[in-house]
Amino acid sequence: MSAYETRWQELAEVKRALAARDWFMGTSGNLAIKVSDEPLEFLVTASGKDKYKETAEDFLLVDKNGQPVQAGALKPSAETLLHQAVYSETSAGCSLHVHTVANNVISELYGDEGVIEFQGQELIKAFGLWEQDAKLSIPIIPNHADIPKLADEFRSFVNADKGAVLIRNHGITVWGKDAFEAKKLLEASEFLFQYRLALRQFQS
Ligand SMILES: CSCCC(=O)C(=O)COP(=O)(O)O
Ligand SMILES: [Zn+2]
Repeated sequence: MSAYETRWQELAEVKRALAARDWFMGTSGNLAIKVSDEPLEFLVTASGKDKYKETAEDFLLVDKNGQPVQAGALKPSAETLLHQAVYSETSAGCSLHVHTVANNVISELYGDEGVIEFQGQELIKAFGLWEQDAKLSIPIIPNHADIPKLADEFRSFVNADKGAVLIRNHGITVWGKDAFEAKKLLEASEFLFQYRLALRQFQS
């Protein structure tokens, strides 16, 4: 199997798992996976599709600028530039973006602070934070309708081979070395968001 086919199947598998979690409401969300480094090419979800459905047109190959490698009817995700930022700034192999109620509410509650932090929670180990007093900080950036502007702001937080950034009242983008790691970080983030929201309800 070619790298293209292997990566396609990996991304399709992640998409299926996230769909089972109901994380693609209203056609939201987009996913990407790197296929080659030289030249830089990655598969990204086609824009505006119902991501709960599985079709042969779910993904298309784009280049280092996020432009389709082959002319065709499919349009790359409107947010391809965020995935492009991940692959141009890091060695990550997969990046995932979803909108959930939990990540949107958290982004609004902590948006003025520009960050949400987690400490003393087992699941921060998913981010490689194993020390007793380790703290996970997830930046929160403003949402911009102008995608190049959003991608520029996002890019300034993309400085490691794995990570997560919340976009206020929009969603989360995570990235990791491969599909397995990116999905793990996404699930861990959503667990932590749901936990914080549940805890705040008891505290108020
Ligand atoms: C209807 S969701 C608005 C666009 C968005 O934020 C998103 O994640 C999906 O856009 P895409 O072009 O990737 O389908
Ligand atoms: Zn989005």
